[in-house]
Amino acid sequence: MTDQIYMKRCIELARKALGKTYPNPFVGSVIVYNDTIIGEGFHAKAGENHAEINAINSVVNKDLLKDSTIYVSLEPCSHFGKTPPCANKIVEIGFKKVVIGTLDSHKKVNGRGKEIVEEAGIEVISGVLENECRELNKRFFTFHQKKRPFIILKWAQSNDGFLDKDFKRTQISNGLVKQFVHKMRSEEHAILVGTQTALSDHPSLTTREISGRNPVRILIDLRLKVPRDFKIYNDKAPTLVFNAEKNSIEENVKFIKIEKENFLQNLIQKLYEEQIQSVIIEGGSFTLTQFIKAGLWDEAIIIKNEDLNVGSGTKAPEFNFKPNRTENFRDNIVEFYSNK
Ligand SMILES: NC(=O)C1=CN([C@@H]2O[C@H](COP(=O)(O)OP(=O)(O)OC[C@H]3O[C@@H](n4cnc5c(N)ncnc54)[C@H](OP(=O)(O)O)[C@@H]3O)[C@@H](O)[C@H]2O)C=CC1
Ligand SMILES: Nc1c(N[C@@H]2O[C@H](COP(=O)(O)O)[C@@H](O)[C@H]2O)[nH]c(=O)[nH]c1=O
Ligand SMILES: [Zn+2]
Repeated sequence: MTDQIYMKRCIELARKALGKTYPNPFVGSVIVYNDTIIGEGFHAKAGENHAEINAINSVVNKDLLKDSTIYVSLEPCSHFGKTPPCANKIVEIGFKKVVIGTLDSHKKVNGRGKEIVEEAGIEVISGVLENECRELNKRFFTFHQKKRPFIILKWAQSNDGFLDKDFKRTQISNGLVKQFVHKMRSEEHAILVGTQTALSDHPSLTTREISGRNPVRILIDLRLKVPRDFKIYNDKAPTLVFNAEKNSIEENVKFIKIEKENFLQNLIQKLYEEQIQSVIIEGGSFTLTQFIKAGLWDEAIIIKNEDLNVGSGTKAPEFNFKPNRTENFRDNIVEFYSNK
């Protein structure tokens, strides 16, 4: 029971870096001596210290470490990445016990971190709040196990089932939902739109309603129809453009050539190569429908404005699933789906 309380704190700490560590996972760690937390840390950014190291560094009296338990939401790493292995550091210090939330399915770790610690004679408990720890890193696990990003479909529709009025940019959802959507943008690695959305909406796809990082923008534009002075190309974030004409890097924009045949499979493969851990599919209807038909999605978020009837425009995608839960954002209803 107490193990669970400390693991909960690890998860809370890890969540402070939501969206900021890609392509690395979110990890939190606490160090407990005599039923008291004496150190805490989380992984804040790829290339910087891992959670365990930050927790160790935060302890004032280092003499207590060898008689302490270290809790970590993800198995300590066993490989030399941008930083040395945390499992070795744990052994070097000689902690009394190590409590792990979930093992790391990254092919370079995969149980090896736990083994290193056990072989040194340190007691290890793993699988504490395992489901919660796996949910925390659903993007990371999907990326490594399925070799593709975690895919979130998202759109807003009117009461009569349209994405816009008369095929022009239309604000369907309310201001509160807009904040929620921008928070999502700040937490996910990337956001993708089709050619027609880029042309008719002139979107920026940035985070502006809250403070947070901008996602990587992804545009499907096979024949490069979207003018270079459109906001999707501005310097606020990197942009990847999947097209049939060229491979090139032009400042913050990377053009990636893609075959039209088996388009979706090629796209997914290239997103994996670009190490994109998660992507919000923003629309439009044509693009969303491709993903729905292929069953290529992990979560979906549909925003409904029941007070708005537009009469004509782009029809919302057909989507015959049951939401896990719904939430009211003032006069809008937000439905949350999971493809499990
Ligand atoms: N309410 C909401 O939440 C949202 C509303 N919208 C609205 O939706 C409208 C646009 O939707 P829609 O017309 O469906 O267009 P899309 O934005 O989905 O763009 C469709 C075009 O993208 C290219 N494309 C996308 N996927 C593929 C693929 N798998 N293979 C080849 N080409 C692909 C094609 O361009 P081409 O044929 O030129 O090669 C295709 O015609 C806009 O008016 C916008 O306002 C958009 C997003 C969200
Ligand atoms: N109209 C509509 C959405 N539209 C989506 O947001 C994009 C605009 O992003 P930006 O230019 O950054 O504000 C637009 O191109 C489309 O993908 N989203 C919603 O949550 N609710 C809405 O009512
Ligand atoms: Zn590590």
